[in-house]
Amino acid sequence: MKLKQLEGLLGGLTQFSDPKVELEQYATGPHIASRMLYTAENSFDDISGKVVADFGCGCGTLAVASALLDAEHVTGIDIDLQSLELAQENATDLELDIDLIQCDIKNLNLKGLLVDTVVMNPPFGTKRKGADMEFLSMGLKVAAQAVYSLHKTSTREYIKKAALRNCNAISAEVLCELRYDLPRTYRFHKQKELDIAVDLWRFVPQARDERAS
Ligand SMILES: C[S@@+](CC[C@H](N)C(=O)[O-])C[C@H]1O[C@@H](n2cnc3c(N)ncnc32)[C@H](O)[C@@H]1O
Repeated sequence: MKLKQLEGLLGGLTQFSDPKVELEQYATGPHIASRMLYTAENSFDDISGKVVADFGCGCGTLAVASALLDAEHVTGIDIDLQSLELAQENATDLELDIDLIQCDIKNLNLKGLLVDTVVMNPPFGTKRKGADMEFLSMGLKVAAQAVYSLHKTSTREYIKKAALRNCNAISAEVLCELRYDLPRTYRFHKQKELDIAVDLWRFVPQARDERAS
């Protein structure tokens, strides 16, 4: 599938109608989501034929994009039931089959969870400090092959050190810097749109048999 076609299909998805500020529910826009998944597939072969999990799937944008790029199996995980219902609607509208699990990411049961690639746009940790690292650390425990994640560019050095030192990543690479157009979803955003610089990261986890149990 061509990049523009992927972006067009993601542009038709329904987004959060009543986002929950405490869960940092900002939809991943079609521009960023399409580039993220297209790069994972075309530069690294990490999507087609792979088992993919979308952490904090929200409306399901990254999960849907993975299914459109022929992932073998896709699971979306979110703590919020309404988001999962929305993700299900979006997948059904495109006749895609994805599994959805309601779970707090920090309580994810690792036993029997065999995933090649984790994709995510985690909470940036603005509302609950450390939420971004909780997602990243769990992603690196679950994925066999790679973790793709978006983090604020302002946190680049911190993310790199934490991924390599505390989360056992064997590599942490910024693939590109993107602009995240955050619509004025919440009342505390005074500007009409907030344009935030975010990094698209690719992390490589330790081999499964070398991880501490
Ligand atoms: C920035 S949004 C991701 C948006 C999503 N990629 C999309 O396009 O709709 C972060 C998501 O993480 C979810 N979330 C926040 N805290 C969570 C937690 N502890 N466990 C699981 N999901 C969580 C939120 O409900 C929200 O859907």
